[in-house]
Amino acid sequence: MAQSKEERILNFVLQNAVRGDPQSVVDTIDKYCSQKEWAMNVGPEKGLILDKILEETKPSVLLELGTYCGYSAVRIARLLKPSARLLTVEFNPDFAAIARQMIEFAGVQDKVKILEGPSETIIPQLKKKHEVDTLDFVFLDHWKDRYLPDTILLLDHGLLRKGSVILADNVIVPGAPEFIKYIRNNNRFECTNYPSHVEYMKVKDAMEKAVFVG
Ligand SMILES: CNc1ncnc2c1ncn2[C@@H]1O[C@H](/C=C/CNC(=O)c2cc(-c3ccc(F)cc3)cc(O)c2O)[C@@H](O)[C@H]1O
Ligand SMILES: [Mg+2]
Repeated sequence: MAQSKEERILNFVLQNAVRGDPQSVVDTIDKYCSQKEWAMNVGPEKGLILDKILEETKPSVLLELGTYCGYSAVRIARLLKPSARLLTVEFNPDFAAIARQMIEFAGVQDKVKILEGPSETIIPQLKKKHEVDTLDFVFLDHWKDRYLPDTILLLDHGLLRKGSVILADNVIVPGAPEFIKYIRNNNRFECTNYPSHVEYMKVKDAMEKAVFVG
């Protein structure tokens, strides 16, 4: 069976990165995806914005929607304090399997738990099944038309508290217009836009940070 692009990315990491070194895994994925095959990782430029916001927020309980190959899960986990936990949601079993191996190779498996399934099913289970009280940080990077419905789900299930940070990738390309319209017009969120570029390309993109005011 021919290899998928995601399998090729994972194999390149297994053969070229340093086991147990998350920075080398991040750098190796970026090297492959900028030189050989483009892939929808948040990438190095938007990744630095993500890093900075994580360092400002110092979150303990984090949720990511859209694990894909695990690039941002490894990138996030490498900055977390030992007691912090990242739950990352992925409904494609092939991608989840790739991400699991990526996360284990990077040595961050103690901080990251992959929840396999659709976000719309998993979000309502977070409190009872995954022992979440409220979320300190949410990274939205899954289907762009699901950013808004899933944000509303987070609100409806009492998963946000005063100061919870939602960071959304791709608010220009591919774009999440309904999410942006809602979040910028909702006085319970304080929004900041971070202009950048699509990963590994010169095309303009941006991330949006929305802090819940409670
Ligand atoms: C809806 N509920 C869901 N629950 C769980 N996992 C879900 C999911 N939706 C999608 N997913 C998963 O998230 C991932 C989807 C990500 C979608 N991302 C994009 O489309 C994307 C696309 C681009 C992009 C940019 C420029 C361009 F020309 C073409 C594409 C750049 C990005 O940074 C992107 O994030 C997959 O792994 C998918 O299986
Ligand atoms: Mg993205």
